[in-house]
Amino acid sequence: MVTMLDVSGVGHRYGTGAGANLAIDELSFKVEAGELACIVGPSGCGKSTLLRAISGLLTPSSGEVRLHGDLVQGVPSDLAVVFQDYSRSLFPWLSVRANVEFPLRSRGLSKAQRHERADEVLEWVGLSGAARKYPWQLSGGMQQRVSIARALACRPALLLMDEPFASVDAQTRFELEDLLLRVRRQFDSTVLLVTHDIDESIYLADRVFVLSKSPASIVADIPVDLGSERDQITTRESDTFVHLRSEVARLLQMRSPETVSTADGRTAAADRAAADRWAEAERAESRETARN
Ligand SMILES: Nc1ncnc2c1ncn2[C@@H]1O[C@H](COP(=O)(O)OP(=O)(O)OP(=O)(O)O)[C@@H](O)[C@H]1O
Repeated sequence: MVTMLDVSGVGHRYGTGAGANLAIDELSFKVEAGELACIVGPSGCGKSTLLRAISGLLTPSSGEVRLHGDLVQGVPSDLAVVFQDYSRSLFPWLSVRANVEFPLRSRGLSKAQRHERADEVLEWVGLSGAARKYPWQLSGGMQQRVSIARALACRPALLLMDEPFASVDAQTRFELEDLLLRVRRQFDSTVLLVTHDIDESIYLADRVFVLSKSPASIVADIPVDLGSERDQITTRESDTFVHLRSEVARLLQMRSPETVSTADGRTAAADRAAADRWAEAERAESRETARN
């Protein structure tokens, strides 16, 4: 197997001195070529910080990121990102075709080659008939298909996806998940996708990385043994899927007792200590009662 993405000891601290905020801590993981890996983690745990470090938009305070062995220093030309907010990532004044062809201009492809690439990916995402339309004439799900087509047109070494299906309705979400599974096979893509949705992570992934709460670290690297042919109904009903869903949910709920705050500001550890003291007092009282 060939390692496509190697994240090694990556940590990032925003600010300095007393006000510094450690967002991610010593994160290490690898994504092999052709793999689809998902990252799930609690809200605010540092997922965006990690994606910014991987895409070269941010230099991490420690550690390094390598893409096909090359140190990431600045945004790699063979990396593509699909964001949640499709309405802000597509150019409204360009047609669907022009949006898809846009990043190919800086990659030195001729007009004919750009046209051919756009035709191919638009067909794969089921939008051949919409090439002349503008993004604002399309539904949200169709706009996100354009974003995926644009990313794939560049034949990226790594496709990063940041909550790509979070802004569409449930039915469209299922359709886009299946579309992603089809196109990643067609293009043999390496994909790293961040999601809040446990079921989505298992349905899509070959591996799921579970992150701890902030500062994010990897708490589990879970292989997903569901085969390559997946179906929204039978796969989600399978014993393997149900078992993996429970496992990921349990890992996400795990908390460090010293740091988790309760609603009234105390910590879980303080609660547990109070409960222990109360239980000990109960036992002492019952011993005393038994003695008398
Ligand atoms: N530019 C910044 N300056 C200072 N602190 C930041 C900055 N960006 C993020 N943080 C802090 O880093 C931590 C992680 O934030 P980040 O946005 O990476 O998390 P996230 O998991 O992507 O969040 P969400 O689930 O809400 O999208 C948070 O405590 C956040 O306040």
